[in-house]
Amino acid sequence: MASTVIKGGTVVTADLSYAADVRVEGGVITEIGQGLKGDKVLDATGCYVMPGGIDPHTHLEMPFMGTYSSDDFESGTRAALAGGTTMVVDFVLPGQGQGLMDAAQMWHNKSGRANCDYSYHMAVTWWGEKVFDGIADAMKAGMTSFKHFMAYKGALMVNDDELFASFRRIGELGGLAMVHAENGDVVAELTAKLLAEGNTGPEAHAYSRPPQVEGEATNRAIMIADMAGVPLYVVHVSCEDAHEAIRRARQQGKRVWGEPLIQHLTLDESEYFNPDWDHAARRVMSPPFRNRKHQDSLWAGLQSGSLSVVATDHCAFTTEQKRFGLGDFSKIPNGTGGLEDRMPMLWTHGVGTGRLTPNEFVAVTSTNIAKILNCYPKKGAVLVGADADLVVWDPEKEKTITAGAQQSLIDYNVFEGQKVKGLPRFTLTRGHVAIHDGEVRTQEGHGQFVAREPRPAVNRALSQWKDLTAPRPVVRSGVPATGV
Ligand SMILES: NC(=O)NCCC(=O)O
Ligand SMILES: [Zn+2]
Ligand SMILES: [Zn+2]
Repeated sequence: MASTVIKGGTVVTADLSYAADVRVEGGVITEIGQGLKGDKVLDATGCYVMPGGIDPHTHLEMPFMGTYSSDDFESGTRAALAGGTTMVVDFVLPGQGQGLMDAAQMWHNKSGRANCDYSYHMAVTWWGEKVFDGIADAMKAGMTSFKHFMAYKGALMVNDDELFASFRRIGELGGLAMVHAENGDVVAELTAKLLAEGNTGPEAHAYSRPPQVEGEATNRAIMIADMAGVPLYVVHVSCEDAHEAIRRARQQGKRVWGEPLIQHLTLDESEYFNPDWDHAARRVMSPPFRNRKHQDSLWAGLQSGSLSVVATDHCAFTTEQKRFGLGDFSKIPNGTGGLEDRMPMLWTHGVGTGRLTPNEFVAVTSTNIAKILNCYPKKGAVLVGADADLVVWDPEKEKTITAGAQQSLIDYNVFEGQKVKGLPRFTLTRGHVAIHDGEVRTQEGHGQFVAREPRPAVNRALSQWKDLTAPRPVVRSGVPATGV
């Protein structure tokens, strides 16, 4: 079997940095050490050899707001690899009344073109016996994390009773509950009021989703998860109000994780005040970009460990699609891109400023989520036996981000003009060198589905504690223990 040796670099993992060569054979890492030899050599001099990034939040070819997101599994995973990301986790979205496994089959039909490995979260978009049963089927089929939308009223949103029922079921089966935390009822009221008052531009999207709607929903989801005895992952945490709820929950010993996006860390609400309608609409996403105070809170969360993962929520719409909302901001398809830019932007603004160490960078872009989603150390690790999903990271390599040079199929980039320092020299997906010193050598269909096992340890610990602290009747003398 032909071998490749990554030579002369510094291996950087979530907890260690050390000089070593890495040998790859048959798609996995077979040796780490000094002076290794192989059939092919990749020169990593001056570079860091890190686990490839894992983006746990993408929407590729997703049906949403009357259209489909424009990057599919081919272009999306090509963009991912170009930026050093070697695995994406997409969301299966069942329609109203649709079974979970039917929806999963629709996603499998699309994902065969992927250039890198991928996994799925399942969304719970309605509630009934079919979904109750479907959760067990999804778990058996390797989808062990379940997202609930607390926003998008009248479309994807589920109510508290549905949330509680679903959370209990997921907890029982060893799954992970996830939430898009915004109070959808309040957003709907604010949206109607703003439109009635003539606030129709993209800036009103931000007015309709203030930090309070996110803080309230995050607190609510945390409390419901606690009562249901299920671990909780909060996606796209954008503000201090939500971060504060997660921080407090973690301090109290609750199993809660928070995921900020690279967009919220590096772009702010001033984008919505741009006089160019297209510029502002292209940046419409939920939750919206916030101010500097909230950004500082997110960075502090990554530094202190109260926030665990940086994702993109890559959901890319063209300018033409965004224009569905001319005259009514509530019709602008929600979503922005970022798959190619997450790693370079986080390195530049995190490691390049001293806010993150290289090891912390690896933790929040790869290892933490691999552990949370129970695919570590197959993914997220530089260890013998792990998949050779690796990025050889050149901290000196620079570029200016521009839509003209990106892999994504859309016609703009929300990071347009940003200078980044720190880029992949090579990106390997299960041993295949997909990015070779700026040259794209992706193989359509190379990507494989990563089935994940339930996470028994955390869920067992939670249910053990629940049993121990469950309500029990007080036994009183002279009063019958059973009801009449
Ligand atoms: N975030 C966003 O605006 N669009 C994608 C769907 C979602 O995650 O809410
Ligand atoms: Zn969301
Ligand atoms: Zn999303």
